[in-house]
Amino acid sequence: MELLSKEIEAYAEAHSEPESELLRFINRETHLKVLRPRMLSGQLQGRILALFSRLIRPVSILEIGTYTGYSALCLCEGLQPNGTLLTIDKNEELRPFVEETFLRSPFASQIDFRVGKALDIIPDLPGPFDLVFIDADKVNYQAYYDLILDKVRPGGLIMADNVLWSGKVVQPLPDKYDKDTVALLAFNQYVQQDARVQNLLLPVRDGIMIAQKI
Ligand SMILES: C[S@@+](CC[C@H](N)C(=O)[O-])C[C@H]1O[C@@H](n2cnc3c(N)ncnc32)[C@H](O)[C@@H]1O
Repeated sequence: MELLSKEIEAYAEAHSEPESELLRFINRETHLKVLRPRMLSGQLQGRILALFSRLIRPVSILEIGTYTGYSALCLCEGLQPNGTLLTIDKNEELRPFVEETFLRSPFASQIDFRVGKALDIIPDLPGPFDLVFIDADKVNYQAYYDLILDKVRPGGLIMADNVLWSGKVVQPLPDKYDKDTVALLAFNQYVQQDARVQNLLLPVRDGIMIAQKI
């Protein structure tokens, strides 16, 4: 299911802040050289992440799911001068590209890039976090949320990507067991019923769940 027509998306992109040269480079290189380039946030979502970050002015950001570093650099745009972004990805093969592009960015000294499984790394992170972006394996979204909520400061945000899953969350489940859709349905329901947060499901791109800790 297409959530936004190509024409509207192009119009919205044409009337939003353009990508920086480095973000355009990451976008292009990812599409040319990396598997599954659709995973990259892209211009519109990148601008949303940057805008939220600039509004919050975070000291500490956690990202789960670095991929080629696009969303990480967008999130960095709002960091305080003494702030840091810690970003985690399990894909060792992406490390050289990601490290090189982070070095080319103005935020190189503020980024802590860890390669490994998020469930192994998060329990040892002290927090507190002002902003968390969940964008890794869908089956673990709820586990990530539960692990980090106590480490998010009151008023801090958790943003989770792909919660509409190309519209599959409103379609009949296929006969074949679809663990990602099932996990996202459960996650959305879980956040919706969680009295510890105030939440908004933003139907932009593939859907972003935004939960603000009370
Ligand atoms: C959708 S991509 C992230 C896209 C990126 N945030 C962006 O917008 O440009 C998901 C990433 O999560 C990573 N990932 C999947 N499962 C993971 C896990 N258990 N721990 C850490 N990273 C994981 C994948 O290797 C992949 O690079």
